[in-house]
Amino acid sequence: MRPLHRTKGFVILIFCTVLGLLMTTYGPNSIRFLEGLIPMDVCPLPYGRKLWDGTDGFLDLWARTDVQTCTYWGAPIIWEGMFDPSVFDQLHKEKSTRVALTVFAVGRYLDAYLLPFLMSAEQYFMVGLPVTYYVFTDYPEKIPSLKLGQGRTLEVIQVARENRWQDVSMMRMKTITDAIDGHIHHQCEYVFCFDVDQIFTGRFGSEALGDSVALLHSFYYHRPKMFYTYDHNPKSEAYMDKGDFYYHAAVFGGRWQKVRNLTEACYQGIMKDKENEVEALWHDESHLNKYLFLHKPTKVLSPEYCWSMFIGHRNDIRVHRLLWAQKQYNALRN
Ligand SMILES: CC(=O)N[C@H]1[C@@H](OP(=O)(O)OP(=O)(O)OC[C@H]2O[C@@H](n3ccc(=O)[nH]c3=O)[C@H](O)[C@@H]2O)O[C@H](CO)[C@H](O)[C@@H]1O
Ligand SMILES: [Mn+2]
Repeated sequence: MRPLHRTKGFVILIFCTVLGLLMTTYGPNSIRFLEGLIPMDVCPLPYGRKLWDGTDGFLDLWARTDVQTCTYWGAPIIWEGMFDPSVFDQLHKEKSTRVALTVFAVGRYLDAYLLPFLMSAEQYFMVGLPVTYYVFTDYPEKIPSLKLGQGRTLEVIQVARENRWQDVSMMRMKTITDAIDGHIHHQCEYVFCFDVDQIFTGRFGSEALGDSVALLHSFYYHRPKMFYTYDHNPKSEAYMDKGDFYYHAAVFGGRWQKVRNLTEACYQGIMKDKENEVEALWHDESHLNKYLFLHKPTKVLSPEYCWSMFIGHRNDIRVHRLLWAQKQYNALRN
């Protein structure tokens, strides 16, 4: 019998050759198409089993058999078809759940992205629940005025403008920690933290609430783990040689206590890296991935919750809830 590692090597060789040929003929789209054919792992719970947690007990993990609906540690992965929106909304209304949303619009990102982000959040984000937007900016006077729905408020908090865009992105971890300590913990049970360069296009509702919530990065959910872009520099605090998923830093959330633990730990890691004169490959996202490997999220959102149209059509993405906006790095970044 052929040894297993030789068979595996042979399969990888064939796979790489086919990829190479397709790449040279059709370009990167062919990779994304092929990647979509790689099956995800399978939820290891016995068929028909429900989750024990109160509200998540209403999820139907078996409504979707084409994708992974729970992690090996028993956290649900939320996909369209697994939940009845009205059940979750009702449960959270009964509990008087309040949600904070944090978003940063610093420098040129304000004019480019903030208004469509907020207007679309009004239409789709946690509709029916009290929501407080915390908008962090270096230019409070420029925050557009917006008529908000009932029970929804907006607070503007001034932040210093960092010189490098990498620092704007990374220092969010510190600012969010401070905002939770100063404001959010009095006002909300849950907090969700968003990049501003995106737009809501479908329900992003109470089914997404959980103790510690992470998002599967749309580019990686079918990709073999060996291609995940974790930080591979042992000198960085974000270093990891293996992980569970590749999570996207554009959306994370949970109960404020859990989010505070995450943002504080990521900030400490970032500062330690600065002392050691290293920077993680994908900045705050690398530290977030490290933290979420060590402290497993209790709920995972499918890439429906932050999709990139750049990837093209995928059968398993049945709804677009939040879409990446057009990137304009050259025009917007420092
Ligand atoms: C696909 C991709 O490339 N993803 C990486 C990239 O995300 P992104 O390219 O999505 O990062 P980004 O440019 O959106 O920056 C993150 C967020 O910081 C805020 N912001 C940033 C800069 C600025 O001048 N003003 C401002 O307000 C804003 O809310 C923005 O959405 O970079 C991030 C931060 O390093 C992470 O590493 C991501 O993995
Ligand atoms: Mn972004």
